[in-house]
Amino acid sequence: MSPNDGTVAETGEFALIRAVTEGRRQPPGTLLGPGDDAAVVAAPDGRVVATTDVLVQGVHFRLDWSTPEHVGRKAVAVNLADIAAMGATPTTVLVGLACPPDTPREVVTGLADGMWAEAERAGIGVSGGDMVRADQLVISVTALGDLGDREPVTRSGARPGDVLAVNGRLGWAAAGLAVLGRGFRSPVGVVNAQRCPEPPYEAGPRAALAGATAMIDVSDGLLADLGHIGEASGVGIDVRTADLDIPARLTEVGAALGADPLGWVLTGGEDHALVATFPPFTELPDGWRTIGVATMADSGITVDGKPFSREGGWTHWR
Ligand SMILES: Nc1ncnc2c1ncn2[C@@H]1O[C@H](COP(=O)(O)OP(=O)(O)OP(=O)(O)O)[C@@H](O)[C@H]1O
Ligand SMILES: Cc1ncc(C[n+]2csc(CCOP(=O)(O)O)c2C)c(N)n1
Ligand SMILES: [Mg+2]
Ligand SMILES: [Mg+2]
Ligand SMILES: [Mg+2]
Repeated sequence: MSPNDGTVAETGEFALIRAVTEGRRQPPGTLLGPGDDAAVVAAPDGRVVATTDVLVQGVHFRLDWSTPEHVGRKAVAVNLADIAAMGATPTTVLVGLACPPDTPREVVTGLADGMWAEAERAGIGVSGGDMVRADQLVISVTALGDLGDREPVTRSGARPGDVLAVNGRLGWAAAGLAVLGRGFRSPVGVVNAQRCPEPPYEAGPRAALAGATAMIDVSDGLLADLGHIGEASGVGIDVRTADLDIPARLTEVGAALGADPLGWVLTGGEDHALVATFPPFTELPDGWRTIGVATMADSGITVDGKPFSREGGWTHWR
């Protein structure tokens, strides 16, 4: 089969990204990327961190599950989490919006209200965008950020023996997805976590200052996203379940739905927690919890020393 044969579903999301990125020259002025949570590009008077994520109605959100304000907040939050995962602080966002002609105008103004609310939580605003007609609602946000005098924390700097730590929630959005998917609207804690994440933006730059060797935000699932650090860094990573305290709320929701809350914590996406590796004996900054260790490359991503037998997280076109 030539590289262009088959469909995107047959290729898979990450092989498809490789197919469009590998073997090309690094663009002029690009200092880092593609391949990480965000690119770093040169500006005449410094560096800019830049990232884009797209949200599609029916794939990333449903307007019978979430208000337009929730969706607007989520669209900005998922991008600001990528800025934080580089150790950067956000400077602004730009918004591409595609919608069908019969979209109520309140949907669009509600999206904008949500985007502004989330941007303002991070001390920034929306400085531009674009609007076009489409068959379904599609939201593309580009976020820019600043590193100050810090170096970016990439996916590739983890070393065997580094401590693995997390800051933010794991499994909440996945529990909320399970609840909404079965037609329920409560408990509101997990449902709201699915409607809109609350990434710990400030934890990214703090981790960078504390010497984090690699970092990523958990968009697809903890194990899947650790796979990107493992691959980029050439290390294995072992997650210790004894260190993952499962919140009582997730245990309750799991019991009610007949689902395993540990599965949500290990493979659930969309909470946009930050996970990072730190050199051994680092004093972790506030809010960071140790959950595992980086190991030798050939051990891969393991849970309590054993390979995980299921999918580690979400991939598109599965
Ligand atoms: N169409 C594309 N062209 C060039 N680079 C791309 C393309 N799509 C993705 N990438 C790059 O591939 C890398 C991985 O992208 P991916 O979207 O998985 O990361 P992410 O945004 O951190 O995760 P998520 O989208 O799950 O939140 C990023 O550096 C991204 O810029
Ligand atoms: C209606 C609806 N169905 C399913 C999901 C679950 N979901 C969609 S995208 C994604 C991973 C992150 O996306 P990306 O990789 O594009 O950042 C997950 C877990 C949802 N949020 N809404
Ligand atoms: Mg990311
Ligand atoms: Mg992305
Ligand atoms: Mg993804």
